[in-house]
Amino acid sequence: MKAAIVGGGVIGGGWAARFLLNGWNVAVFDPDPDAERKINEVVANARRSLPSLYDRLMPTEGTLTFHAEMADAVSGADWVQESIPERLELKHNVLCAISELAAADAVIGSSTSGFKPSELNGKGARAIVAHPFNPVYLLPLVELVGDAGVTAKAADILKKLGMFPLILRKEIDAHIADRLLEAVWRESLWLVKDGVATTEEIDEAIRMAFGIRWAQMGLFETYRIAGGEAGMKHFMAQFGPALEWPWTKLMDVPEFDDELVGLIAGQSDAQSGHMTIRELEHLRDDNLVGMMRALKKTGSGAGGVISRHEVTFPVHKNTVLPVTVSRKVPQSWVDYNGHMNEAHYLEAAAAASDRFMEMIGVDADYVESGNSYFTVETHIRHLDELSAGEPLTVTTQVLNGDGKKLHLFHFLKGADEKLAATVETLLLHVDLSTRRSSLPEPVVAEKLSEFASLHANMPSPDGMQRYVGQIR
Ligand SMILES: NC(=O)C1=CN([C@@H]2O[C@H](COP(=O)(O)OP(=O)(O)OC[C@H]3O[C@@H](n4cnc5c(N)ncnc54)[C@H](O)[C@@H]3O)[C@@H](O)[C@H]2O)C=CC1
Ligand SMILES: C[N+](C)(C)CC(=O)CC(=O)[O-]
Repeated sequence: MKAAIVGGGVIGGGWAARFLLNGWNVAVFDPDPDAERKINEVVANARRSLPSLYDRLMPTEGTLTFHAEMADAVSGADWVQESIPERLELKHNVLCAISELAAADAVIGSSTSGFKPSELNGKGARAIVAHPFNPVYLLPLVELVGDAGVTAKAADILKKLGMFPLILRKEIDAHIADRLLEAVWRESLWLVKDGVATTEEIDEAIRMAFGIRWAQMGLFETYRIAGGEAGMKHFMAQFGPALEWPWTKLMDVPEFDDELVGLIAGQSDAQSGHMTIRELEHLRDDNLVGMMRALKKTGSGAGGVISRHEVTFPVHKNTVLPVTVSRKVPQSWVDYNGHMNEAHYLEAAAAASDRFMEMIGVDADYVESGNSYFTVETHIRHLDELSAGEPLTVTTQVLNGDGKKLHLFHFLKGADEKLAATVETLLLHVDLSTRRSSLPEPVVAEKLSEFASLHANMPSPDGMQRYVGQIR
């Protein structure tokens, strides 16, 4: 699949990275001579963060090319994304040109933050709004507005890129999310202008409270809980009247004069000027990955999108030893020594045991039926370092699958087949109602014995049954 990116600034670069890391070929057109450098920086950011959301290896990256002519970039593209500056006349010219150059069945998306499709297409273009959020390579939301057939097609494609398409019921200036953001932005400008709060105090008010809350439940579900056991009706009765009081100046826009711009920019420098934009981006991305991975555990919000996306990744071809983990080492696994921390060797091995259990039929239904395996002993040999972003593959050999026993040997390998660790582990089958060991159900025992007999002819792995401190 091919995507064409027309306009490769902050947002176009983010789109390029999102497509590229999901296996699409990406062709960029941007007349700025510095565009290639800027996009490569955004792609580098994406490479250090996006794969960390997943416990499986993402598809192989596509190729990234830069073109001096828009026609070359757009030719043969399945999706053309316009991300040029937010000026209607400029958008008209560029979207009309794209509409002439693009294949008839290509999706033409505009990243516009505020214009409606009827405005964008006023001069004969055929674009839909596909409004993303910064950083596009990490945040899933894309607001889709326009022709029902094209937005439905676009939504299917976006889901395959790990994004969350939200199709608007009707067009409106600034779609949904930017209307909400603008309300907060406008009120914040007033608070600074009137000397009520600094930029830093406003940011604290957001990130210490409702910013965290909104990421997992949004506005309405959060307020439902705030109504206590009586729920939303009680909440509305208690806080509805406050809307009549002059709490906010919502419709009143402060004049954007030099004084206000200087005040805000000065306070922002004082707040964050000690860090470069790249450092701030890295901090933002690491925090977003951490929060999104937490949401993944409960399937809430953006976390559910990641899990649904991950199951579509190509499965590693199994050789005699099944591949039980295939992923990249995330930034968050690296410690003060600049390599993967010892705890995560166990985490990777535990994930491998879980995957192997699934392979022999110990899946969610089996556990629900009251059976599982418990780990009773583990021995790890740390043999080599692993660094952030390095591919990590685990293969698993069955040493013994008789009766209640599941005796496994995991090989953890980094780039170029480097053996980074071996993990020998013994699990026992357990009846979850008695919490005591028990024999597995016949269907599991049978699948396990297939692996065990296949692996029985293999040599015992080097390091098997080693004890701590043994002379090599
Ligand atoms: N920055 C943000 O937070 C967000 C911006 N957007 C929207 O994305 C669009 C782009 O915004 P940014 O990336 O922030 O702007 P930007 O200023 O970072 O990038 C715009 C790029 O377009 C290029 N460009 C200008 N004229 C062009 C032309 N005729 N053909 C091809 N490229 C051209 C420029 O060289 C520049 O690299 C806007 O419509 C904006 O509303 C959407 C979501 C968030
Ligand atoms: C400020 N903005 C209107 C360009 C913001 C957006 O459109 C979305 C975002 O990423 O905040």
